[in-house]
Amino acid sequence: MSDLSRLLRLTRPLKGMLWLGFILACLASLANFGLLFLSGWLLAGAAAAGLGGIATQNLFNLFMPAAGVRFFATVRILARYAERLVTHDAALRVVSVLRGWSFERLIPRSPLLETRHRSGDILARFVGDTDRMGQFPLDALLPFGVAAVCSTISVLIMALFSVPVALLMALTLLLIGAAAPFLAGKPVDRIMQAYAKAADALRADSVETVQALGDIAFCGATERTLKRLEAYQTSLSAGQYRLAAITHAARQSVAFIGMLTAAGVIGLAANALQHHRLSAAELPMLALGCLAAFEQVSGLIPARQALGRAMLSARRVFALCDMPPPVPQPERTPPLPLTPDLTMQDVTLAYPGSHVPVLHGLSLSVQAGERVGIIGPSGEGKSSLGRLLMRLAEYQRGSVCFGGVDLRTLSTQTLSGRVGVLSQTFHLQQGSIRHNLRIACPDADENEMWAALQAAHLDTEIRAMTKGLDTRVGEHGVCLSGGQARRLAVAQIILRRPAWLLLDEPTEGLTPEAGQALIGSLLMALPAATVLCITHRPEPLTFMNRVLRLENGQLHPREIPAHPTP
Ligand SMILES: Nc1ncnc2c1ncn2[C@@H]1O[C@H](COP(=O)(O)OP(=O)(O)OP(=O)(O)O)[C@@H](O)[C@H]1O
Repeated sequence: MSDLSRLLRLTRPLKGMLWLGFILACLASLANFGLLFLSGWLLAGAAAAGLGGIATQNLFNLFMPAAGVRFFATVRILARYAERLVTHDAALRVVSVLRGWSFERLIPRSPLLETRHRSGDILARFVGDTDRMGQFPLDALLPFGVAAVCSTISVLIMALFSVPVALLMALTLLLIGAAAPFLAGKPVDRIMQAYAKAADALRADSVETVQALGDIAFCGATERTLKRLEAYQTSLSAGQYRLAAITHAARQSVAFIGMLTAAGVIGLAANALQHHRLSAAELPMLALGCLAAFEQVSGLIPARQALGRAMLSARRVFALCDMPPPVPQPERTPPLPLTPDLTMQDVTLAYPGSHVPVLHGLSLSVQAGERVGIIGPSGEGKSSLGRLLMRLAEYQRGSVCFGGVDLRTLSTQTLSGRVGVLSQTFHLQQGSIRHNLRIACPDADENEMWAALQAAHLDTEIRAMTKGLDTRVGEHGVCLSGGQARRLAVAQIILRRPAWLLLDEPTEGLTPEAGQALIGSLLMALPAATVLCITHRPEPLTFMNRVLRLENGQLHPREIPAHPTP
């Protein structure tokens, strides 16, 4: 299926609104034609009355065109206003459909996005490209449809008065409507591709520069970085200049052809007037009608460019969304028990492109309510085990059952409903503490939020902040201390009350005391949770019922000193 038909299919849910917008746009355009057409009649009548006085007044019917001009002027305003309301609303809805659609596809592909694409590039595709794709029915399709329908009707109306005039107009409208946009479109497509590439690089570099501003300054690389960004900007400006030059030249050529045609129409109409095939009022009608008909096709060059931009964006977004996911995600998943257990038998996991398996014949059984710790040297595959369980890495051999259900029949989304994950790379979003808690639990009320914060031992510190729950935290919690940010992540989990906890180096970066307190508060708040804790630090292990050691891709029991569990 071509990108265009795929994009059209995605806009199908908004078909009704888009058709309504199209009908209103046609109505506004035809009203504009009627307005100018009758204005010619009115002007001719008024001029004749002014020149000839009372005697000539009766030759022209001034009432009809005056009423018609008012009518069409009113229809034009109302139709244009309604069309803008409907089409802009439709465009926003199309953008949101496209973002939802692409977001759903990007989630299972997230491990690939992280390794193959720069975050600024993904951001550009997800925001800018989906925006351009959403605007495509309004900016690209609508002008072509309106031009085809309205200019045909306009030419037919002109033919009622003069066939030669209508033929001349049909010819030039075809030339301008069909040929010009495509002639002007091709070079623009090429420039646009190069422009998009440079814009991607600039965006990705800018995002990375802002994220690593401090490090760049410490390395003394500020000037080099600025020079690189400036070079991108220069190449973008050159592209913009070329685009503007081509667009301007094409639009002026169309306007010039339009004026020549209007002159031709006046010539033909004057000839018909001399031979009494037209009345004096009809000549300006045809001339102004010709100009109105050209207005209907004047938007085709920008529309063709919008089409090129939308197709380029669609190609880029579809390329991301069509990457085969590292782990296939089933659309329908069987129901899971409320407190699932886990059985892994003889499991082997190797990453794509690697012949050496990370996990090799690994077996593990975790009963509901158990707390199991997993330790092992760095790079041994502990985090890979967590990724495997969340369906972010695929195993090639063996069987894994979660709650008695084959793990391969479960999606990451279904699993995240049962499993709360706390890792060293936890994510907090730009926004308030309230916003971050609502991401975890959209229905949580204020009392529940404070209870979760209290359980995470964070409530006193947040109450001491002047804005309380509305205190803004940056991405990754940059406005909080490391420990506070981690405790906010714990409060998010507590709000969700998952049956399982997957902890991947949960105390990394904290002091032993802070780490111990963090795990203690989490397990105190969720005492019945089944826990799988991956760590190389001793503090979390004191809360585990048993500890296993991951070595050579397999798990081995390990003795731990007995400690009281909360
Ligand atoms: N997405 C990936 N693609 C290919 N190889 C990977 C990927 N993720 C991890 N690996 C490789 O798998 C091996 C195990 O990595 P993993 O992150 O599971 O180790 P770990 O035991 O958690 O290490 P650490 O304790 O240092 O976090 C490493 O050799 C790593 O290079």
